[in-house]
Amino acid sequence: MDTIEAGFPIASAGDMESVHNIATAGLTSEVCGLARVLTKDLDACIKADVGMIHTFVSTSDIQRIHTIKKSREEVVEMATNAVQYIKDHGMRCMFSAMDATRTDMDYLVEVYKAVEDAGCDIINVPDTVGVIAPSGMYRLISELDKEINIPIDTHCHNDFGLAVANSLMAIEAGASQAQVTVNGLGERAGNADLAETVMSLCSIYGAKTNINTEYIVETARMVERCTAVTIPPHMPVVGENAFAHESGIHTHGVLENSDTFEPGIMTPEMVGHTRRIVLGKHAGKHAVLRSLQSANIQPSDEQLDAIIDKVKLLADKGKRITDADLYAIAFDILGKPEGMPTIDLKEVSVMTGNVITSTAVVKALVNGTERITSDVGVGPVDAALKAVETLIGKHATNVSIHDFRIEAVTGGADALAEVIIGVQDEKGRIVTARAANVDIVLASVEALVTAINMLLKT
Ligand SMILES: CC(C)C(=O)C(=O)O
Repeated sequence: MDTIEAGFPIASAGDMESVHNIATAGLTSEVCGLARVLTKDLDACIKADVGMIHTFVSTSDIQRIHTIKKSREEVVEMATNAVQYIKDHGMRCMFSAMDATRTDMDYLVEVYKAVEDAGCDIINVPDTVGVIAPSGMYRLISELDKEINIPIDTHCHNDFGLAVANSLMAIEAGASQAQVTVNGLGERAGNADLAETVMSLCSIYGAKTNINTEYIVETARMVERCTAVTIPPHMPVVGENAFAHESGIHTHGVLENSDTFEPGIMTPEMVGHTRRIVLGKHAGKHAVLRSLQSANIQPSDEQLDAIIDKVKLLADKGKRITDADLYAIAFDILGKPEGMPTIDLKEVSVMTGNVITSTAVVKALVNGTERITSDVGVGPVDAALKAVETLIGKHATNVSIHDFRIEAVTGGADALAEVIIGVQDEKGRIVTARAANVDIVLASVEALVTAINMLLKT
């Protein structure tokens, strides 16, 4: 069954409110609240209007003795009382024996059998500190599956990077569901990642889930923005590099047939990602030529060799080659096209503070004519970027910011900020550009202007 565990209503007023909002939003998924086996926690879930309660108590000796300080018998009684309370309120119930994978097996079976007898609908088997090996998880779930008649769920932590593997093993052994989190977020090293688990199930196991996989990347990026926890570039499925190719051998193969150096059973389209050819020190002729051609730049063979030499020189300095870098190199060798640049930035000023709305004024020559525009935003960077968009008038409707990153290149209060911006036109063409400045706002505007100039001119 598809379930959203929306939060822990007893934890805070905010959690109570968000669980209640999700529970009453009319979603097709079952919405569940988390609760210890305490009446006040269960009542908070009831108040939040969820249809299901996931209640838990520690069963391993280490947690039982050192945290809740209860005997094994007391734990069984608390667990069964909680399950009965939930069922008496007409709700669905999931029960977790917390730290199940470090709990004595006979006692674990006793606890699960007791909650099953009390009317529990589903048991969860948490690997709370992420210590079980995949083969151990397979054995554990197989054993429990023989003893217990209600469905089994798992909750795997990633302390050894095994959360997804353990979830898949649990499912192979008979578990009917697995708990996952977007971007693998969770305590310590996190939990099993939704994207990795779902795509493994879908593409490797051929199993059906109800996840609309084409929204996986969009969802991951939304959670990244809301939590401010950056997705590592090399993260499977959703990372920026998940479908990026750099080495000459790989890019040549991928440009012929993407299955040569991609799984094939999982394409970028399936998860809402895009395939990218990255230019770096391993760049090959095919990749560089393809990138130039996509911008209507047609070098001769000798010019292409000269461009590649310069790309590798820059890459050897540890620089990421943006599209704007590549076009600048190409224009250096081929000569600049007529009429560049479209926007020639002259002045940027911003006003910001805690009691005023951030406002930016930008002055530039746009196709040779001086224009001054101003705009407001949620912060100085936002205001300045909007002012630049206003500056390019009708073109702005065709150009959107696709990617925006600020990185402090050097440490300290006078750190040099490097901004990389990607802009996209209505045909989906993306151009990235970089700028570095001690002033974050100026670096942002310079990178944006460079990217827009390249996009409009190529
Ligand atoms: C509540 C339980 C399932 C938990 O979060 C854990 O054991 O990690």
